[in-house]
Amino acid sequence: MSMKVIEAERLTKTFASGSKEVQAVRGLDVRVDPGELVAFLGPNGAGKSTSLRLLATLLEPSGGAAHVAGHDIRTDPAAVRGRIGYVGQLNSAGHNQRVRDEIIMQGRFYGLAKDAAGRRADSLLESLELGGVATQVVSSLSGGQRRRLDIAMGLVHAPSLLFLDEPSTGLDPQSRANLWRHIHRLRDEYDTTVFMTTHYLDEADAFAERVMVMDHGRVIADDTPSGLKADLIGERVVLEFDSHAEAELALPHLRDHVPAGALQDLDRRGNTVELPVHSASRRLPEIVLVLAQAGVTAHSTETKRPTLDDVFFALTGRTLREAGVATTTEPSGEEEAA
Ligand SMILES: Nc1ncnc2c1ncn2[C@@H]1O[C@H](COP(=O)(O)OP(=O)(O)OP(=O)(O)O)[C@@H](O)[C@H]1O
Repeated sequence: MSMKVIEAERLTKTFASGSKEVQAVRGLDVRVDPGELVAFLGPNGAGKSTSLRLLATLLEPSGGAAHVAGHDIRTDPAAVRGRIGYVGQLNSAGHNQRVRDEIIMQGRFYGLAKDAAGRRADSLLESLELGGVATQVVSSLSGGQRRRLDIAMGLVHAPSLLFLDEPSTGLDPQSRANLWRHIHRLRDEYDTTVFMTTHYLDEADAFAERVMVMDHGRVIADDTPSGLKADLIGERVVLEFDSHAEAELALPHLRDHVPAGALQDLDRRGNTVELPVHSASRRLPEIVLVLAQAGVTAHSTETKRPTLDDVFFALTGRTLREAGVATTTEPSGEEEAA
């Protein structure tokens, strides 16, 4: 077994909030291999940022243990910090500095010699396609460029692990896709492990290789997006009939076409029957044929692939949209200095 970049066991964090206690993280178990690209997905207040800050040693855990980048977050936080990059929700660069100077200054802060800091800045500017704005002042950058600069700042000391807290919040869909492209590229180029939070379903679905879904301080699922969807929902064939009676007539003929155990899942709403089946589009013609042979006709057929929203619903009984996800574009939560 290879060495893990992150290995956390039953990590907890409880905040005192007035007379109440908020259990922000309730027993986090995570293992991440070198080079993995992991997205933490969940609604506002799920505990994503707090988890990230615990792992980045910006907050002290209330319980549990973790090794990050080979060091104990409790006993050796300074060693952890030297080996990780952390980009929070708020921009950290100074507004009146020039972009390249800002990265170099950050490099100097991490103890790089002037030449080395300059070389590192140039390499990051190129990787993140910021070369064209290297001499501009930070305040003149677009939102997407600004996020990329933040990421450059987080990578200046060549950390083996980069934490990004909602890097794409507030960006338009195209800039978000572009940012992800850069994140993938950085991982491939520098072999950096990337652990990030997001509350955008669609982007976690499209770009993350591993998604950990968090809700109420707990990880409730952990897999690839397609693995989550296949395990929890699977594909569906949807058949629509002219009447409820017709749908009832079809049911006995359909039972052989759903996986064993899914029988009770045969989902019927009014005139519509939904069948959980593997490879839905491949199975559809056969299902239509069976019905035709039995003299029942579906007037429309459709295959449905699940979304991560379906996954969240299957896990929690709430849609992520109901939980306040995916539609918000403004940064959420106040960043406190920890
Ligand atoms: N410093 C703090 N003091 C008290 N409560 C806090 C503090 N930081 C976070 N919390 C609470 O802990 C819970 C988890 O917050 P956290 O910021 O980790 O969630 P999140 O999943 O990152 O949400 P968001 O998407 O809004 O950033 C929330 O109920 C929040 O109000």
